[in-house]
Amino acid sequence: MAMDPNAPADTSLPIFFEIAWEVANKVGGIYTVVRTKVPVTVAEFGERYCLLGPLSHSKAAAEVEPIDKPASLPLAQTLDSMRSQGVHIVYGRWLIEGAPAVILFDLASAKKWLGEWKADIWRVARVPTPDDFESDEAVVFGYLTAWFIGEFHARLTALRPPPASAYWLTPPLEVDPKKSSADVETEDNIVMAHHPIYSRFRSINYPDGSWKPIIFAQFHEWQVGVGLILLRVRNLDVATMFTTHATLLGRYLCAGAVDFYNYLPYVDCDAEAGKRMIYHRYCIERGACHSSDVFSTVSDITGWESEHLLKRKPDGVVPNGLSVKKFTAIHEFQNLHARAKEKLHEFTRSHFYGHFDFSLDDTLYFFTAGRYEHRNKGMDMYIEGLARLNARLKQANSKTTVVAFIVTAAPTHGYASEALKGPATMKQLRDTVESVSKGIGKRILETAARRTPLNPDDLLTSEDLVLLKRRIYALRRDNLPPIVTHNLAEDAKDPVLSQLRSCQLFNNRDDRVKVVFHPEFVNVNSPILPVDYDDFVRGCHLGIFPSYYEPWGYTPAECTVMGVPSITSNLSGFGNYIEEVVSHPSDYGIYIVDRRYRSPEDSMQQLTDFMFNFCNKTRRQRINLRNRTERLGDLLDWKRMGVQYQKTRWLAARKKWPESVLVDVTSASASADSAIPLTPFNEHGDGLSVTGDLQSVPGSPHVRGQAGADGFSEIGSEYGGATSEEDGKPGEAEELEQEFDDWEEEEDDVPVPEVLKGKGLVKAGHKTGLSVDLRNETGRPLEEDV
Ligand SMILES: O=c1ccn([C@@H]2O[C@H](COP(=O)(O)OP(=O)(O)O[C@H]3O[C@H](CO)[C@@H](O)[C@H](O)[C@H]3O)[C@@H](O)[C@H]2O)c(=O)[nH]1
Repeated sequence: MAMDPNAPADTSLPIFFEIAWEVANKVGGIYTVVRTKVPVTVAEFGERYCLLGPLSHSKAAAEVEPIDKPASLPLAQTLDSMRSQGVHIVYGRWLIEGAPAVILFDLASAKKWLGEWKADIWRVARVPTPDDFESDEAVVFGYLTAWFIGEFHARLTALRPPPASAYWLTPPLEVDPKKSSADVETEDNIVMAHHPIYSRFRSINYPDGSWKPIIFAQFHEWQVGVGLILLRVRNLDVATMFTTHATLLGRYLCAGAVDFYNYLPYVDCDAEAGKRMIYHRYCIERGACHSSDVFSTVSDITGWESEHLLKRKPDGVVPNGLSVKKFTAIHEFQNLHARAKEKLHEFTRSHFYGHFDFSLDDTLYFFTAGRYEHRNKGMDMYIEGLARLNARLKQANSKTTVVAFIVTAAPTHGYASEALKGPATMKQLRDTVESVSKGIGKRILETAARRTPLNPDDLLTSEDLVLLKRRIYALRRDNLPPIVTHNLAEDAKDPVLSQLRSCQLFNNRDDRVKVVFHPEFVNVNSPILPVDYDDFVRGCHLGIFPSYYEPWGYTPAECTVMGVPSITSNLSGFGNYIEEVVSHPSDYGIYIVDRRYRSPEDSMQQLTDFMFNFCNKTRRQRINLRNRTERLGDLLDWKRMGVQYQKTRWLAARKKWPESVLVDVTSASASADSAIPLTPFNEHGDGLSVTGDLQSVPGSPHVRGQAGADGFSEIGSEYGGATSEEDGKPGEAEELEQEFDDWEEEEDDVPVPEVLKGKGLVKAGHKTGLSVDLRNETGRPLEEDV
């Protein structure tokens, strides 16, 4: 891109607005999608990219650097115009990798129009909006979004011809003017393996001097759907994409005791939404889905669900990627694991004080984490599995101790005082030991300097001994180490706590599985568990996510890129993806519980076997496994996955402005790097179909019943009550050698998966045919075809 602001703009270049509730506003997985996708999107669009979201004052203050004046005139005029009407807007740079522009609307400042807008959305789209805080916010945000995009579009097209700077939604960073932004990105090594074909369009100009900009608007999830509906009813010339990351009804039906996958084809959507008091939200979701030029979901399984619940077959699947960090030093991630694990050891010493009679060398850390959906996220299965594992480890007289975390976000009244005592007691002990050690050091130095023989008995003074004894007495406790770290707002009704109680997972001395329920996302400022989420995951040995409802499931994917083995289920988009592309996922540390074709009891047994077998692995085997897990990280890199988002844009342009699409890619081929073996977008702009074999995705005849929390609890009490001989003695310490001394020497007999070699790309027998064949059959770069 030319960096001269007054040069005429290249109007064949597209502008891209991405709209999501979680822009600079972390709530759950969509934040991870938009945030981690930024580098590849910036690599593609440069300054022509901007994200829109609602303003969260506290979060934006930490994540966004405000910019006074936009470089783009139409953008500046639009913001001024909206501000002049009293709308408070933060425009700035999101301080993450890629540093894109964000526009955050303060919804409170526009609430004055709520009544008017609610009436309007009923009039133009028949969307009812009863009193509901969430949908009210969605309406306000939607109207602001449509206002902004509409006005920007009008002001931009009024410029004839537009200068280059009109396209600069993000003010260009200071760069060498002789270099193009593409060069700079190359230098920074953030260019994705996308093929430029999906970013290339033809300018649309008319003889009278008027022209059309190519503007894309990508909307994520129902909360931002009103804006999309409005763009459609106002007939705005913007190509729109709607991506659902979970359907409203899907979440609600699964969270209740509905046999979702067998029931799905027969759901009476309006009635079910009405019963759950979400009919109005459902209307927004369905309206946005049908108003978009291109509709996509994050996995085949959610595509199948959308077809039944939203009544539109997605045009394709946009699986979630991650920003994969490559370490220059081989096995660096293993060092990070060792360091992060030390922080978890620190927690264990203090949390289990008074009962800390197990060896940290023989301690394994398991965890589950995510949105608090007990059944959907498979927390019910996890807890039941822990109870069974506990019984099996006791029976086997195992010296392994498992510390199992449950990390989620539930309403609380702060930290539990019992949980705060641990760190305080350990701090006192540490301070005392440090001061006694200093004294001992001083005495050794003095004695040695005098050249008198050292008598070990003289090193500890009687005062030291008294002080130490006091600290050791303080470590006594009459109660058990707490199973929950916070005071839950609804302690008696809390589903996780109730299940832990019914499974009798109480952190008894003889329990080989200890549990820690942390009902707040982990953060480095916590007085109890001061680690950030990445470090927490890295420090653990196994992530466990046997979800019942999971459109994608970032948590096991994040484990994979960090080289941490995990358990997922074949009812999750991620689990299906891995099953589809990797021949033996368990060889690579991804264990997939079969919740589709097995009975709940069989799935439960399978999960317990996975955990028990993992506990029986030697340290060496675990190191090997982590190496193999980390190798799969490339499969999840946005540099591969981002291609699917490019396809959505290309397809949307083809539908919206067929005259702008520069090339026909049907017969084209592209670099092997860009191929990803997932459900593709149909290359025809019409009659779009998901070409994946959706019939085989959770087919109703195959899903045998459902795994209800109640069933698990019953079985839990049977196992939870079992006792066996105490095995609390610290196991024989393994060699004290540092783990990272080992791993370079390890020989690994498991090959690099074909899919990562850039050759086979898809597992043998892979059923999803790519209708847009991105594989490089001829070896000829696509540009030559163009
Ligand atoms: O202490 C914690 C615990 C979790 N997380 C993050 O929370 C996110 C949770 O992700 P996920 O479980 O995938 O999110 P949901 O909010 O349930 O998101 C929906 O949207 C996601 C994105 O498409 C899909 O992966 C999910 O299946 C779908 O349910 C992950 O990125 C975690 O890193 C933290 O940052 N800190």
